[in-house]
Amino acid sequence: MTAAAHLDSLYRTYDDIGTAVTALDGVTATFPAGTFTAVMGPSGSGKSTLLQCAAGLDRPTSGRVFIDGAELTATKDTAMTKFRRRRVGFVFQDYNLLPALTVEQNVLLPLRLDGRRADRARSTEILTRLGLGERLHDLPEQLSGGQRQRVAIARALVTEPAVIFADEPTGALDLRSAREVLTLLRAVVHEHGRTVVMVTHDPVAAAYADSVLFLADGRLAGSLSAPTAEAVAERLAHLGDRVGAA
Ligand SMILES: Nc1ncnc2c1ncn2[C@@H]1O[C@H](COP(=O)(O)OP(=O)(O)OP(=O)(O)O)[C@@H](O)[C@H]1O
Repeated sequence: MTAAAHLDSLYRTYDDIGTAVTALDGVTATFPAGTFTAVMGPSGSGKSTLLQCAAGLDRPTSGRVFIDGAELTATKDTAMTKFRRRRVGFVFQDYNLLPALTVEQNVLLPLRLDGRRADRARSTEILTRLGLGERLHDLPEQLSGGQRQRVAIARALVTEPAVIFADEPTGALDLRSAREVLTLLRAVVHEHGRTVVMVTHDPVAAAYADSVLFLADGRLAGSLSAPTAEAVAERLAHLGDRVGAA
């Protein structure tokens, strides 16, 4: 079976301030279709860089990214944007909704940007499924944080992407809203067959995933299947020891 996303030897260095920083140091990973993976690691371990490179929002210095079997990194910049719009969804910590657009218009935006028909029946169906069927014509400022993040998830789902990348999607939410959003992401995977890769700092959030990938100093530092919050926290503590000792 084709992986939803495959990362092959990703390196990303930043040298824009004179001293080179290696954010990713040879990461190879596969995200099978229909799975929910959390990515964890100490601050500065490369989690956001990994997600940005995998999603085509940033280019790795070397290495290749495959989405649904097609090589994202082989495309030029304009083609990469198009590729990303069609095959990748992204959910940000701060929602990134356009404040002047209604809930429905925000969700339809990826289709419009891609020159596709604004399928209102489809966006209504997704928003209803996500509990926002009554809020189609509201502006983002009329919604709670949890509701805004659900709109962002609806927007990520509307193009039926091969994979949805989420960077700290519950980082700005209270506990109850965070739980709702995590339950929703899990349902998106287990009931609707999508693939989600989520960066989080929170072991409780990571425990909603099927497995956890750990990063330390830009490298893979193990994984955990069927994670519990306790097991994740314990593993993270040991990663901290190792990084601290290095
Ligand atoms: N634009 C940039 N220019 C220079 N260095 C950068 C840039 N972006 C990230 N870095 C560096 O790359 C490394 C990895 O950063 P990244 O943001 O991917 O880590 P992270 O694990 O997501 O951290 P956090 O948990 O704090 O968000 C860090 O050392 C960071 O300082």
